[in-house]
Amino acid sequence: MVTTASDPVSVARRFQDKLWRHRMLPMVQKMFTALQCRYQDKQSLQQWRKIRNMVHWSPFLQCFKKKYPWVQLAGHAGNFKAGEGGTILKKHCNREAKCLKKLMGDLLRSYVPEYKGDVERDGEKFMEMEDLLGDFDTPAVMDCKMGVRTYLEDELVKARSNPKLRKDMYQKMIEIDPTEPTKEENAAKAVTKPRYMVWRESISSTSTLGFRIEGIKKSDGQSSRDYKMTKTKEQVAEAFKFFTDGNQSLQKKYVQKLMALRATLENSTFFQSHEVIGSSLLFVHDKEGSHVGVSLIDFGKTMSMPEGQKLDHRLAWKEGNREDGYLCGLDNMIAVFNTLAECEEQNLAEEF
Ligand SMILES: O=P(O)(O)O[C@H]1[C@H](O)[C@@H](OP(=O)(O)O)[C@H](OP(=O)(O)O)[C@@H](OP(=O)(O)O)[C@H]1O
Ligand SMILES: Nc1ncnc2c1ncn2[C@@H]1O[C@H](COP(=O)(O)OP(=O)(O)O)[C@@H](O)[C@H]1O
Repeated sequence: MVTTASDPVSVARRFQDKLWRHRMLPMVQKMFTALQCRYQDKQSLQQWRKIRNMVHWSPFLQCFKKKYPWVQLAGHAGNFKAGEGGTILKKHCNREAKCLKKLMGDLLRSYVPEYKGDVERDGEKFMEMEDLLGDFDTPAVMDCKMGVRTYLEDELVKARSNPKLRKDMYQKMIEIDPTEPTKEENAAKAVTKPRYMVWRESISSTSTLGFRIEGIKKSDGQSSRDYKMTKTKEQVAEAFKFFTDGNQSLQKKYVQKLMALRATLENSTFFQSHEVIGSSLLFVHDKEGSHVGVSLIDFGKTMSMPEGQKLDHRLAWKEGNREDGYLCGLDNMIAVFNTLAECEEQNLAEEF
Protein backbone atom coordinates (compact mmCIF):
# COMPACT_ATOMS: atom_id res chain seq x y z
CA MET A 1 0.00 0.00 0.00
CA VAL A 2 1.34 3.48 -0.93
CA THR A 3 0.99 6.07 1.83
CA THR A 4 1.30 9.86 1.74
CA ALA A 5 2.58 12.13 4.54
CA SER A 6 -0.93 13.27 5.39
CA ASP A 7 -2.78 9.94 5.14
CA PRO A 8 -4.21 8.61 8.45
CA VAL A 9 -1.65 5.77 8.77
CA SER A 10 1.34 8.15 8.48
CA VAL A 11 -0.22 10.63 10.88
CA ALA A 12 -0.82 7.85 13.43
CA ARG A 13 2.77 6.60 13.03
CA ARG A 14 4.25 10.08 13.50
CA PHE A 15 2.10 10.57 16.59
CA GLN A 16 3.27 7.23 17.97
CA ASP A 17 6.94 8.13 17.32
CA LYS A 18 6.54 11.50 19.02
CA LEU A 19 4.83 9.93 22.01
CA TRP A 20 7.61 7.37 22.36
CA ARG A 21 10.50 9.90 22.00
CA HIS A 22 9.09 12.67 24.15
CA ARG A 23 7.07 10.84 26.81
CA MET A 24 7.89 7.09 27.06
CA LEU A 25 11.64 7.14 26.35
CA PRO A 26 12.51 9.65 29.12
CA MET A 27 10.38 7.63 31.52
CA VAL A 28 12.13 4.36 30.63
CA GLN A 29 15.56 6.06 30.88
CA LYS A 30 14.63 7.38 34.33
CA MET A 31 13.51 3.91 35.45
CA PHE A 32 16.77 2.33 34.30
CA THR A 33 18.86 4.91 36.14
CA ALA A 34 16.83 4.32 39.31
CA LEU A 35 17.23 0.53 39.01
CA GLN A 36 20.95 0.86 38.40
CA CYS A 37 21.37 2.91 41.58
CA ARG A 38 19.25 0.44 43.55
CA TYR A 39 21.27 -2.61 42.63
CA GLN A 40 24.70 -0.99 42.83
CA ASP A 41 25.53 -1.85 46.43
CA LYS A 42 26.49 -5.43 47.34
CA GLN A 43 23.53 -6.15 49.61
CA SER A 44 20.94 -5.24 46.98
CA LEU A 45 22.78 -7.28 44.43
CA GLN A 46 22.52 -10.28 46.74
CA GLN A 47 18.80 -9.60 47.20
CA TRP A 48 18.34 -9.53 43.47
CA ARG A 49 20.20 -12.83 43.07
CA LYS A 50 17.95 -14.40 45.71
CA ILE A 51 14.85 -13.28 43.84
CA ARG A 52 16.30 -14.60 40.59
CA ASN A 53 17.21 -17.97 42.12
CA MET A 54 13.80 -18.28 43.68
CA VAL A 55 12.14 -17.80 40.33
CA HIS A 56 14.43 -20.38 38.74
CA TRP A 57 14.16 -23.08 41.36
CA SER A 58 10.69 -22.92 42.86
CA PRO A 59 8.38 -25.79 41.94
CA PHE A 60 5.13 -24.66 40.30
CA LEU A 61 5.84 -21.06 41.26
CA GLN A 62 2.93 -18.76 40.49
CA CYS A 63 2.62 -15.08 41.30
CA PHE A 64 -0.85 -14.80 42.84
CA LYS A 65 -0.13 -11.68 44.86
CA LYS A 66 2.52 -9.00 44.83
CA LYS A 67 3.46 -9.69 48.46
CA TYR A 68 4.88 -13.20 47.88
CA PRO A 69 5.12 -15.75 45.11
CA TRP A 70 2.44 -18.42 45.71
CA VAL A 71 3.91 -21.86 45.71
CA GLN A 72 2.34 -25.24 44.98
CA LEU A 73 4.66 -27.81 46.52
CA ALA A 74 2.91 -30.99 45.44
CA GLY A 75 -0.14 -32.30 43.63
CA HIS A 76 -1.40 -31.90 40.09
CA ALA A 77 -0.03 -29.07 37.96
CA GLY A 78 -2.69 -26.63 36.80
CA ASN A 79 -5.08 -27.48 39.65
CA PHE A 80 -5.02 -24.00 41.18
CA LYS A 81 -5.91 -20.41 40.29
CA ALA A 82 -5.78 -17.18 42.25
CA GLY A 83 -9.03 -16.20 43.91
CA GLU A 84 -10.08 -12.82 45.22
CA GLY A 85 -9.27 -11.28 48.60
CA GLY A 86 -6.73 -13.81 49.85
CA THR A 87 -8.35 -16.94 48.50
CA ILE A 88 -7.23 -19.63 46.09
CA LEU A 89 -9.33 -21.68 43.71
CA LYS A 90 -8.81 -25.44 43.42
CA LYS A 91 -10.40 -27.51 40.64
CA HIS A 92 -13.68 -28.86 41.92
CA CYS A 93 -13.84 -32.36 43.34
CA ASN A 94 -17.14 -33.52 44.85
CA ARG A 95 -15.54 -35.66 47.51
CA GLU A 96 -13.21 -32.86 48.65
CA ALA A 97 -15.92 -30.17 48.61
CA LYS A 98 -18.15 -32.41 50.74
CA CYS A 99 -15.33 -32.90 53.28
CA LEU A 100 -14.50 -29.19 53.41
CA LYS A 101 -18.18 -28.39 54.01
CA LYS A 102 -18.34 -30.89 56.88
CA LEU A 103 -15.04 -29.68 58.31
CA MET A 104 -16.39 -26.13 58.62
CA GLY A 105 -18.66 -27.48 61.38
CA ASP A 106 -16.09 -29.74 63.04
CA LEU A 107 -13.57 -29.35 65.86
CA LEU A 108 -10.88 -29.39 63.16
CA ARG A 109 -12.16 -26.19 61.54
CA SER A 110 -9.23 -24.01 62.63
CA TYR A 111 -6.81 -26.56 61.15
CA VAL A 112 -8.18 -26.50 57.61
CA PRO A 113 -8.38 -23.69 55.02
CA GLU A 114 -11.66 -21.85 55.35
CA TYR A 115 -14.00 -23.10 52.64
CA LYS A 116 -15.89 -20.28 50.89
CA GLY A 117 -18.00 -22.42 48.56
CA ASP A 118 -17.86 -23.16 44.84
CA VAL A 119 -17.26 -20.68 42.01
CA GLU A 120 -17.10 -20.86 38.24
CA ARG A 121 -14.20 -19.51 36.14
CA ASP A 122 -14.09 -19.77 32.36
CA GLY A 123 -16.80 -22.42 32.42
CA GLU A 124 -14.96 -24.58 34.98
CA LYS A 125 -16.02 -25.26 38.56
CA PHE A 126 -13.61 -24.50 41.44
CA MET A 127 -13.63 -24.71 45.23
CA GLU A 128 -12.76 -21.35 46.76
CA MET A 129 -10.71 -21.60 49.93
CA GLU A 130 -8.46 -19.60 52.21
CA ASP A 131 -4.88 -19.20 51.04
CA LEU A 132 -2.88 -20.56 53.96
CA LEU A 133 0.15 -18.46 52.95
CA GLY A 134 -1.89 -15.27 52.89
CA ASP A 135 -0.88 -14.03 56.35
CA PHE A 136 2.82 -14.62 55.82
CA ASP A 137 5.56 -12.50 54.28
CA THR A 138 8.16 -14.64 52.47
CA PRO A 139 6.84 -17.86 53.99
CA ALA A 140 8.74 -21.14 54.32
CA VAL A 141 6.45 -24.03 53.34
CA MET A 142 6.61 -27.81 53.72
CA ASP A 143 4.10 -30.42 52.52
CA CYS A 144 4.02 -33.81 54.28
CA LYS A 145 1.66 -36.51 53.01
CA MET A 146 0.13 -38.37 55.93
CA GLY A 147 -0.65 -42.05 56.46
CA VAL A 148 0.86 -45.48 55.81
CA ARG A 149 -1.17 -45.87 52.63
CA THR A 150 -1.67 -43.48 49.67
CA TYR A 151 -4.35 -45.30 47.65
CA LEU A 152 -7.96 -46.01 48.53
CA GLU A 153 -9.22 -49.53 49.14
CA ASP A 154 -11.69 -48.74 46.35
CA GLU A 155 -8.83 -48.06 43.93
CA LEU A 156 -7.32 -51.43 44.80
CA VAL A 157 -10.59 -53.27 44.14
CA LYS A 158 -11.09 -51.45 40.82
CA ALA A 159 -7.50 -52.10 39.74
CA ARG A 160 -7.98 -55.80 40.40
CA SER A 161 -11.17 -56.14 38.40
CA ASN A 162 -10.04 -53.79 35.64
CA PRO A 163 -6.25 -53.40 35.70
CA LYS A 164 -5.21 -50.29 33.78
CA LEU A 165 -1.64 -50.03 32.67
CA ARG A 166 -0.03 -46.64 33.22
CA LYS A 167 2.85 -45.68 30.96
CA ASP A 168 3.35 -42.38 32.79
CA MET A 169 3.84 -44.18 36.11
CA TYR A 170 6.32 -46.60 34.51
CA GLN A 171 8.28 -43.55 33.30
CA LYS A 172 8.24 -41.97 36.76
CA MET A 173 9.38 -45.30 38.22
CA ILE A 174 12.39 -45.82 35.94
CA GLU A 175 13.46 -42.21 36.42
CA ILE A 176 14.00 -43.05 40.09
CA ASP A 177 15.06 -46.70 39.78
CA PRO A 178 15.53 -48.28 36.33
CA THR A 179 15.98 -51.72 37.96
CA GLU A 180 12.58 -51.71 39.69
CA PRO A 181 10.15 -52.84 36.95
CA THR A 182 9.64 -56.57 36.38
CA LYS A 183 10.30 -58.22 32.99
CA GLU A 184 6.59 -58.00 32.16
CA GLU A 185 6.42 -54.34 33.17
CA ASN A 186 9.47 -53.57 31.05
CA ALA A 187 7.87 -55.32 28.11
CA ALA A 188 4.63 -53.34 28.55
CA LYS A 189 6.52 -50.17 29.50
CA ALA A 190 3.69 -49.68 31.98
CA VAL A 191 2.67 -50.45 35.57
CA THR A 192 -0.67 -50.40 37.40
CA LYS A 193 -1.43 -47.48 39.74
CA PRO A 194 -1.47 -49.55 42.97
CA ARG A 195 1.87 -51.11 41.99
CA TYR A 196 3.37 -47.63 41.51
CA MET A 197 1.79 -46.19 44.67
CA VAL A 198 2.91 -49.12 46.89
CA TRP A 199 6.43 -48.88 45.50
CA ARG A 200 6.49 -45.09 46.19
CA GLU A 201 5.40 -45.85 49.75
CA SER A 202 8.17 -48.42 50.17
CA ILE A 203 11.03 -46.24 48.95
CA SER A 204 9.95 -43.28 51.12
CA SER A 205 9.06 -43.04 54.81
CA THR A 206 5.34 -43.65 54.17
CA SER A 207 5.36 -47.39 54.81
CA THR A 208 7.70 -47.24 57.82
CA LEU A 209 6.94 -43.88 59.51
CA GLY A 210 3.40 -43.22 58.26
CA PHE A 211 4.17 -39.93 56.49
CA ARG A 212 6.50 -38.59 53.83
CA ILE A 213 7.89 -35.23 52.78
CA GLU A 214 6.54 -34.08 49.40
CA GLY A 215 8.26 -30.73 49.09
CA ILE A 216 9.94 -27.86 50.88
CA LYS A 217 10.33 -24.20 49.98
CA LYS A 218 12.27 -21.91 52.28
CA SER A 219 11.96 -18.17 52.89
CA ASP A 220 15.19 -17.50 51.00
CA GLY A 221 13.76 -19.19 47.90
CA GLN A 222 15.63 -22.50 48.14
CA SER A 223 13.26 -25.35 47.41
CA SER A 224 13.14 -29.02 46.61
CA ARG A 225 10.73 -31.81 45.75
CA ASP A 226 13.52 -34.33 45.81
CA TYR A 227 12.36 -36.33 48.82
CA LYS A 228 11.07 -39.44 47.08
CA MET A 229 13.79 -41.58 48.70
CA THR A 230 13.83 -39.85 52.08
CA LYS A 231 13.05 -42.86 54.22
CA THR A 232 14.86 -43.18 57.54
CA LYS A 233 14.22 -41.10 60.67
CA GLU A 234 17.69 -39.59 60.25
CA GLN A 235 17.01 -38.54 56.65
CA VAL A 236 13.65 -37.03 57.63
CA ALA A 237 15.27 -35.21 60.58
CA GLU A 238 17.88 -33.79 58.20
CA ALA A 239 15.12 -32.45 55.93
CA PHE A 240 13.23 -30.96 58.92
CA LYS A 241 16.49 -29.33 60.00
CA PHE A 242 16.92 -27.83 56.53
CA PHE A 243 13.31 -26.59 56.58
CA THR A 244 13.69 -24.95 60.00
CA ASP A 245 17.26 -23.72 59.37
CA GLY A 246 18.30 -25.56 62.53
CA ASN A 247 16.26 -23.09 64.58
CA GLN A 248 15.52 -24.92 67.84
CA SER A 249 12.83 -22.55 69.10
CA LEU A 250 11.00 -22.93 65.77
CA GLN A 251 11.26 -26.73 66.00
CA LYS A 252 9.77 -26.57 69.50
CA LYS A 253 6.93 -24.41 68.20
CA TYR A 254 6.17 -27.04 65.57
CA VAL A 255 6.20 -29.77 68.25
CA GLN A 256 3.64 -27.75 70.26
CA LYS A 257 1.48 -27.16 67.18
CA LEU A 258 1.57 -30.83 66.18
CA MET A 259 0.69 -31.97 69.69
CA ALA A 260 -2.28 -29.61 69.81
CA LEU A 261 -3.35 -30.86 66.37
CA ARG A 262 -3.09 -34.49 67.53
CA ALA A 263 -5.31 -33.78 70.56
CA THR A 264 -7.88 -32.14 68.26
CA LEU A 265 -7.77 -35.01 65.76
CA GLU A 266 -8.34 -37.54 68.53
CA ASN A 267 -11.52 -35.74 69.51
CA SER A 268 -12.81 -34.80 66.06
CA THR A 269 -16.04 -36.45 64.91
CA PHE A 270 -15.00 -35.91 61.30
CA PHE A 271 -11.64 -37.62 61.79
CA GLN A 272 -13.11 -40.60 63.64
CA SER A 273 -15.58 -41.24 60.85
CA HIS A 274 -13.31 -40.79 57.79
CA GLU A 275 -10.62 -42.78 56.01
CA VAL A 276 -8.05 -40.04 55.29
CA ILE A 277 -5.84 -40.99 52.34
CA GLY A 278 -3.38 -38.78 50.46
CA SER A 279 -4.06 -35.78 52.68
CA SER A 280 -1.15 -33.52 53.65
CA LEU A 281 -0.06 -31.34 56.52
CA LEU A 282 1.05 -27.95 55.26
CA PHE A 283 3.70 -26.36 57.49
CA VAL A 284 4.22 -22.61 57.17
CA HIS A 285 6.42 -20.15 59.04
CA ASP A 286 7.72 -16.67 58.42
CA LYS A 287 11.34 -15.68 57.94
CA GLU A 288 11.90 -14.97 61.64
CA GLY A 289 10.21 -18.19 62.73
CA SER A 290 7.82 -16.28 64.96
CA HIS A 291 4.57 -16.94 63.06
CA VAL A 292 3.93 -20.67 62.62
CA GLY A 293 1.05 -22.68 61.15
CA VAL A 294 0.18 -26.33 60.51
CA SER A 295 -2.96 -27.16 58.50
CA LEU A 296 -4.63 -30.14 56.90
CA ILE A 297 -5.10 -29.95 53.13
CA ASP A 298 -6.21 -32.15 50.23
CA PHE A 299 -9.32 -34.20 50.96
CA GLY A 300 -9.68 -35.56 47.43
CA LYS A 301 -9.29 -39.11 48.74
CA THR A 302 -10.97 -38.75 52.13
CA MET A 303 -13.97 -41.11 52.38
CA SER A 304 -16.64 -41.30 55.07
CA MET A 305 -17.12 -44.60 56.89
CA PRO A 306 -20.47 -46.33 56.95
CA GLU A 307 -22.84 -44.93 59.61
CA GLY A 308 -21.71 -45.85 63.13
CA GLN A 309 -18.26 -47.19 62.11
CA LYS A 310 -15.19 -45.49 63.51
CA LEU A 311 -11.51 -45.66 62.61
CA ASP A 312 -8.66 -45.79 65.11
CA HIS A 313 -6.01 -44.32 62.75
CA ARG A 314 -3.29 -46.22 64.66
CA LEU A 315 -4.25 -49.82 63.98
CA ALA A 316 -2.33 -51.71 61.31
CA TRP A 317 -4.01 -51.74 57.90
CA LYS A 318 -5.47 -55.00 56.66
CA GLU A 319 -7.47 -54.85 53.47
CA GLY A 320 -11.08 -54.32 54.49
CA ASN A 321 -10.47 -52.46 57.79
CA ARG A 322 -9.80 -49.15 55.99
CA GLU A 323 -7.27 -48.01 58.60
CA ASP A 324 -4.94 -45.30 57.27
CA GLY A 325 -2.22 -45.04 59.97
CA TYR A 326 -2.63 -41.25 60.08
CA LEU A 327 -1.99 -40.99 63.82
CA CYS A 328 1.01 -43.35 63.66
CA GLY A 329 2.44 -40.89 61.15
CA LEU A 330 1.72 -37.93 63.40
CA ASP A 331 3.24 -39.69 66.44
CA ASN A 332 6.42 -40.41 64.48
CA MET A 333 6.55 -36.90 63.07
CA ILE A 334 6.31 -35.38 66.56
CA ALA A 335 9.01 -37.77 67.79
CA VAL A 336 11.39 -36.81 64.94
CA PHE A 337 10.82 -33.06 65.49
CA ASN A 338 11.26 -33.50 69.24
CA THR A 339 14.54 -35.42 68.93
CA LEU A 340 15.78 -32.81 66.49
CA ALA A 341 14.96 -29.95 68.89
CA GLU A 342 16.67 -31.82 71.75
CA CYS A 343 19.79 -32.38 69.63
CA GLU A 344 19.92 -28.68 68.75
CA GLU A 345 19.64 -27.91 72.49
CA GLN A 346 22.56 -30.24 73.23
CA ASN A 347 24.61 -28.68 70.42
CA LEU A 348 23.92 -25.23 71.84
CA ALA A 349 24.89 -26.37 75.34
CA GLU A 350 28.13 -27.87 74.01
CA GLU A 351 29.01 -24.61 72.25
CA PHE A 352 28.96 -22.68 75.57
O1 LIG B 1 3.72 -38.06 43.56
P1 LIG B 1 3.83 -38.90 42.33
O2 LIG B 1 4.86 -39.95 42.45
O3 LIG B 1 3.95 -38.10 41.08
O4 LIG B 1 2.44 -39.73 42.21
C1 LIG B 1 1.19 -39.07 42.11
C2 LIG B 1 0.65 -38.75 43.51
O5 LIG B 1 0.62 -39.93 44.30
C3 LIG B 1 -0.76 -38.17 43.41
O6 LIG B 1 -1.25 -37.95 44.71
P2 LIG B 1 -1.46 -36.44 45.28
O7 LIG B 1 -2.49 -35.78 44.42
O8 LIG B 1 -1.94 -36.65 46.68
O9 LIG B 1 -0.13 -35.80 45.20
C4 LIG B 1 -1.70 -39.12 42.67
O10 LIG B 1 -2.96 -38.51 42.53
P3 LIG B 1 -4.30 -39.04 43.21
O11 LIG B 1 -4.38 -38.29 44.50
O12 LIG B 1 -5.35 -38.63 42.26
O13 LIG B 1 -4.20 -40.52 43.40
C5 LIG B 1 -1.16 -39.40 41.28
O14 LIG B 1 -2.03 -40.32 40.64
P4 LIG B 1 -2.73 -39.98 39.24
O15 LIG B 1 -3.44 -38.65 39.41
O16 LIG B 1 -3.64 -41.12 38.96
O17 LIG B 1 -1.57 -39.85 38.26
C6 LIG B 1 0.25 -39.99 41.34
O18 LIG B 1 0.72 -40.14 40.02
N1 LIG C 1 -5.30 -23.70 50.99
C1 LIG C 1 -4.04 -23.65 50.56
N2 LIG C 1 -3.26 -22.60 50.84
C2 LIG C 1 -1.98 -22.53 50.39
N3 LIG C 1 -1.38 -23.45 49.64
C3 LIG C 1 -2.12 -24.54 49.32
C4 LIG C 1 -3.47 -24.70 49.76
N4 LIG C 1 -3.94 -25.88 49.27
C5 LIG C 1 -2.94 -26.42 48.56
N5 LIG C 1 -1.84 -25.63 48.58
C6 LIG C 1 -0.56 -25.88 47.87
O1 LIG C 1 -0.82 -26.70 46.75
C7 LIG C 1 -0.13 -27.95 46.85
C8 LIG C 1 -1.02 -29.08 46.33
O2 LIG C 1 -2.22 -29.11 47.06
P1 LIG C 1 -3.19 -30.36 47.05
O3 LIG C 1 -4.48 -29.95 47.65
O4 LIG C 1 -2.46 -31.52 47.68
O5 LIG C 1 -3.36 -30.61 45.48
P2 LIG C 1 -3.69 -31.94 44.68
O6 LIG C 1 -5.09 -32.32 45.03
O7 LIG C 1 -3.49 -31.54 43.25
O8 LIG C 1 -2.71 -33.00 45.16
C9 LIG C 1 0.28 -28.08 48.31
O9 LIG C 1 1.47 -28.81 48.45
C10 LIG C 1 0.47 -26.63 48.72
O10 LIG C 1 1.76 -26.20 48.36
